[in-house]
Amino acid sequence: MPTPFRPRTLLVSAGILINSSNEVLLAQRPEGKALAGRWEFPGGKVEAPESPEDGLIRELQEEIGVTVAVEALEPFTFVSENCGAFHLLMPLYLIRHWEGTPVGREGQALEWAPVSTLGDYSMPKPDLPLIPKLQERLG
Ligand SMILES: Nc1nc2c([nH]c(=O)n2[C@H]2C[C@H](O)[C@@H](COP(=O)(O)OP(=O)(O)OP(=O)(O)O)O2)c(=O)[nH]1
Ligand SMILES: [Mg+2]
Repeated sequence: MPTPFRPRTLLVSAGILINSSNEVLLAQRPEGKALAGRWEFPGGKVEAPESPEDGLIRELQEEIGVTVAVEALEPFTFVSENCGAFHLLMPLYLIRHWEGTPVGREGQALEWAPVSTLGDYSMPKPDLPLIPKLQERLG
């Protein structure tokens, strides 16, 4: 019997920034990256020996130019999904406090979206279960 292919687990932390109008920040994945054009929550791969929180704080600074304190990261939920080449493990954090104004530092478009409109955005498949969860939490 051939051994079934077991992809490695990829740890990706993502942040759900929430503004005072209860909208969440979406970023459009830039051309040239996997899933280009899809709308996602900013974040990225955690690099050893970072904690998931340290990795997210670094990614938010790099991708959207905001400074977030570790105390401002509220664990929300996680995604665990086989994506073929890797198994995605993605903790997501709610963030209501940060310093700076989000800008797409890698050329990506950013949009503040009321949670009632999240279904209108083309998101990566692993993100789809997050939509009703966010609507329940913030709607
Ligand atoms: N940041 C983020 N990644 C997501 C989401 N949903 C989802 O399937 N992913 C996947 C897409 C990618 O395969 C992986 C994250 O990779 P990435 O390209 O953002 O990683 P990174 O920021 O470290 O970028 P790079 O240095 O590899 O260019 O997780 C999401 O909502 N946010
Ligand atoms: Mg990223």
